[in-house]
Parts: sequence; C-alpha cells; structure tokens
Amino acid sequence: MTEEKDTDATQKEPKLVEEDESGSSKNINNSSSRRSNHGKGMDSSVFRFSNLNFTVKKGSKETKILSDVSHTVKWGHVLAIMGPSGAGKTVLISALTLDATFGTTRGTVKLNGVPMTDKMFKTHSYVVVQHDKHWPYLTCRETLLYAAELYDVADKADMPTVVDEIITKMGLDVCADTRNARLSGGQARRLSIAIALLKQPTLLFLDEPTTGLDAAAAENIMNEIVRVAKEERIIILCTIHQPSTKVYNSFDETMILSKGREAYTGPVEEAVPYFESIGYPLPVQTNPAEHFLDLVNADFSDDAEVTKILDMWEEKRPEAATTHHKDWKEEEVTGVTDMKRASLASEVSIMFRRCATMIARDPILYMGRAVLFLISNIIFSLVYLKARKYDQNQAANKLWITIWHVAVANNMSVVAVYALNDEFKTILRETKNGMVTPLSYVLAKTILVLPIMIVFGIFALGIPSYAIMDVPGDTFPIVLITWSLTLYIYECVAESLSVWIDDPILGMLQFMNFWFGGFLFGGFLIAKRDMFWPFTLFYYVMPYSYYVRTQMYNQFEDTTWEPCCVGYTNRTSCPEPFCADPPTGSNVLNELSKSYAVVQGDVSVGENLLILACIALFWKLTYIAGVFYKTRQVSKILPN
Ligand SMILES: Nc1ncnc2c1ncn2[C@@H]1O[C@H](COP(=O)(O)OP(=O)(O)OP(=O)(O)O)[C@@H](O)[C@H]1O
Repeated sequence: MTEEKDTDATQKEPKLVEEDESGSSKNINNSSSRRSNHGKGMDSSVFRFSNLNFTVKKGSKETKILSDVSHTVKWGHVLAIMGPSGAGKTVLISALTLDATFGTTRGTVKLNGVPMTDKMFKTHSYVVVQHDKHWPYLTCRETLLYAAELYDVADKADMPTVVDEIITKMGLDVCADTRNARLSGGQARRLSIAIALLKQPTLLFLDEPTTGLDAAAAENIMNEIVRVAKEERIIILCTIHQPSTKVYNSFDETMILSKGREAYTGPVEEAVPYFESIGYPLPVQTNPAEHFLDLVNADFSDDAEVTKILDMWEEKRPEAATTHHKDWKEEEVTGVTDMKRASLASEVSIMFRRCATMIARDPILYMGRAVLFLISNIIFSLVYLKARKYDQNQAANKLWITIWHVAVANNMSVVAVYALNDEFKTILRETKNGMVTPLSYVLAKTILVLPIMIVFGIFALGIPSYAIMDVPGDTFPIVLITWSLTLYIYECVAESLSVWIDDPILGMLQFMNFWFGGFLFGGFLIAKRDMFWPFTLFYYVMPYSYYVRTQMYNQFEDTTWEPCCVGYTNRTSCPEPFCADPPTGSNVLNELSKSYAVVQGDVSVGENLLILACIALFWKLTYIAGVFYKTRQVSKILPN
C-alpha cells in the first residue's frame, strides 16, 4: 500500500491503490458494498480557519486563550497540532468544532468556502474527543453495526460486510466480539476512529488520540490516521503530545502552539529549516517535535525567548501563507453537499434495538434494580408481617408498608441519575457527530422504559404485597398501575436531573432532596392542615399524597376487617382508640384518616391517577427540554 506523503498533491484524483496477494492492485477508496454518495460526497475539500481568537471572561477580566490562529488544510492531509501543556490545543479543537461554549470565538472557519455551522458540522465532520467513551455493554462489532445503520452507510444486507471491512482496516479483528468495556486504550481509540470512518466525514478532528498509549501503540495509531487520511481523502486535524520522530515525519503539516499563538505552521519538512533560519538549529540525534516543544515551553524556557520566537513567526507568517500549498488553489473547491441519513422511523427502531440490547445486558440499571426491589420489599413485608392480618390495630402499619413498598424503590432510582448522566454524555457526542437525533433518542427510550416500569412493579409487589401481605388478588391490576406510575415519576425526575445537571454526584444529591421532599410533603408525616401555608404547595406537586390515598383505597376498598369493641353497646365506652363499625375497608380508612388525614374512605382513583400522570408528564417534559437544549448548545464564531 502506498504510504508516502502526498507532498505534491494536486486537485487531480489521487490514485490510492493497494496490492493484493497476487500482486494486482485494487482501488480502496470506497468499499464496493458501501453507498458511494454517502456523507463525504466531496472528493476535494479544503478547510480554512483564519485569525481565530478565543477569549474567556472571569468577572470583568478577559483572558485571551487563542490569538490569531490561522491555517488552510486540504483533503488527504493531516495537520498535527502540537504544543506544551496549556498551549491551547484542546481549546482550538473545541473552537473549530463549535464546542467552545465557555468563551467567545472570533474569526472565520470555512469548509470549501462555506462558513461552518452546526448543521454542516453534523453533516461533514466528526470529532473524536480526548476521553471518548463507548457503550460498555455492546461489542466492538455491534457498536459499528449500529453506527453503520444509523449513518445509513449501505443497504441492510451489506452492513455486516462494510463493518467487517472497517474492523479489518482498523486492526480490530482480535477484539471484534469483545465488549467495549474490556477494550484496551488503543483498541478503544481505534474503535472511535472506525466509527468516524463509517460516517465518511470530510473533516475529522482527533483530540489527543495517543494519550495514555505506549510508544508502539501511539505510533501504530498515528500511522493508521495518516493512512486513512490519504485513503479516504479526509482532512484530519489532530492534537498530539510529543510524537516520535517517525510519527512526526509521517504528518503532512504541523502547527506548533504556545500561549495560544503560533510558533510555526506549515509543511513538516520545512519546520526544521525554519527554526534553523531563526537561530534554533536541530541538535544532532534529536527528535524534531521534542526540539520545537522545548523551544516554546514557557514553563521551562525563558518566557521572553518564547515570546521572541512567537513574534518572529508572526512576522514571517504572511510570507509563509503565500507559498503554502502554492500548487493548488483552495478557491476552486467550493460548496458542500447534504448528507443522506436514516428516516426518523428507522432511526427510532435502530435506537430501540440498541437500547434494548444494552438494557438486557446492564446488570444494574434495570435487571439489578428489579431484583433489589423484590428483595428489599420482601424484607419490609417480613418486618411488617403482623400487618398482613385485617386486624384494625394493624391498619396504620398497613399504611406504612404501602408507603415503604413504593418509597424504597423510588429511592433506588438515584442510580438512574448516575447511569443516565453517563449515557447522555455519549448521546451528546453522537448527536454532535450527526449519528443520532435527540428526538429518536427520547422516543426510543420512552417506548422502552414504560413497560419496564410495569415489570418493576411485578417484582416489587408480586411476592411482597400479594404473597406476604395478603393484599386481595383482584386489586393487582390497579395497584400495579398506581405503583408503576409513581415509580415512573421518579424515573422521569432522574432522567431530568441526569440531563440538566452535568455533575452526576450533584444530580444524585438533588434527587435525594426530591425524594425526601416527597416524603415530607406526602401528607402522612405532617398533615396538610398543619403545614406552614407556603409549603402546602409542595403537598400538591409531590406525588405521595396521591399515591398513598389511591393505593390505600385500592387495597382496602372491598375488604372486611376483624370486628372490634365486641361486647360494648356503644363505641364511646369501648377503650379501643381505633374501631370502625361495621368493619368495612371504607370505614377503616375513615377511622385511619383521623390520624393520617391523607387517607380517605372514598377516593376517585381515576382523578388521582390523572394527577400522577400529569406530574410524570411535567418531569418528562423538563427532561425532553433538557435533551433538546443540551444537544443544541454550540459555540458561535463571531467576526473579529
Ligand atoms: N473551560 C475553560 N474555562 C476557562 N479556561 C479554560 C477552559 N478550558 C481551558 N482553559 C484554559 O485554556 C488554556 C488552554 O487549555 P487547553 O486545554 O487548550 O491546553 P492544551 O494545549 O490542550 O493542554 P494539554 O496538552 O495539557 O491538554 C489553559 O490555560 C486552560 O487553563
């Protein structure tokens, strides 16, 4: 396979060939089974950023992080962005990928002469972030298959072939059927690049693709990157820390940054002569990358000397820019095409399948929780075992076991905050890269989670309430619906917090606040009439008063209790503090309401369920709003 540098690239179609075992060659630009017009759609592309400035504001103080950074990169070329720690490499990638929402970007960023927008980024670009994460319960092959389907890269029958090809191309055969959670650092990075290649982007950003890898793995992955840039005619911008001489020499161009300014930008082979021309020759047997980084590292070199080097390049740059790519004219490459993508219905169906696979394999979030509901509710039922009798002295305990059976399960939804926060970070990356839309994610997740709430209810109530606590069997459907709807409220709260609060620990703390709030304002610890009036609002918006009232009625309605005050001619002379006569479920509830005002002998179940559904809907809407808001957050590029 040809791997030599494309130093004399012209706008003519480069001939990318590899030799098969028989010695004949075949074109490897595109897989035969792959759609030829997908994604890339642009064979010759030019990416230009000019006078890029980035500032952050802290109080009234404005700090400049990038100063007038400019360059133009053509198809098939790799631009390696190097610089000491804190030089601004990651910020540059964030600004170019419209991800730098923490400051103000000014300048021009254009692909084929068209200003970069979020839509254009999603269509033509792909960014692999420094700490890229993959779905832990999918294998490498499954991850790629779903990505291929979502990017609609080929006909369904051809997808496995396309994926197999990319697996081989990225050297992932050995771990193709290994779950992502068990991939090595290098394999995970190869997988990130493989997903990116499935999209066939015009422009690929890689932030520190070699971080944490040993020298051999780093060299290997960088060789792959350079190779795919040529093969796939992609423009690649990647940040890198101290590449080896061999890796450094494989790049087409390099940008050396320090203090947010350029110290050199241009062809790799011209960097050494340039630094020599300004009085910094490369010492013998020294890695050029290391030499440049030592020169511009203000932490370890003389700051004034570093500033001098940066000033010298600023003077030289206009001249260098005129000779840069003198053999091709970027102006001739104009316009961008649209990307073909899967329809919403098929996207939802792919997301649904992917989500279902992960749910089935995740030992904690769903299956684990179902088992925990069962165990914890059985324990609570055993603690309250005496309350299984329809003895009026046990009526209050029946109330409490009804509360525990839902509240303990609701409390465990706190794990969902953490897990969903993690999940959403991956979804953010996928929406950023145009793989999925927020709508398909929300729809697939909602369709899947609703029946899971019913399954949770069967685990939580089946044995604990019906086998142990002797709740009448015919109440099961309505008791199950009431319980599942209440759990769904807490699931929606967890979803909302996982999206709105970036830090999962803070989100979990807020969830616990909500849970305790629900308890406090449920009407059984303190009656509504005794609450200091502004707080009464919480009684109405928290779910437990509706839950307890409805569930107690559901369970008590047609029950008959053991009589009390037997032998007393009138109720007032009977010493029992609690006695319903005749001992019907409704009368027992009316008696109980004297101590727990939240319960009632006559309840409109439909009305209470409707209110619970409205509370769930409210939280679901806040979650959906969060998903749409967060996935649409992009930084703007303002004019200088
Ligand atoms: N979110 C942020 N808010 C404020 N300043 C930031 C933010 N992110 C980065 N910076 C600042 O921008 C400067 C450049 O940071 P950047 O992460 O781009 O460096 P880098 O060259 O990628 O370093 P490293 O190689 O260590 O990752 C640093 O001074 C950093 O403190």
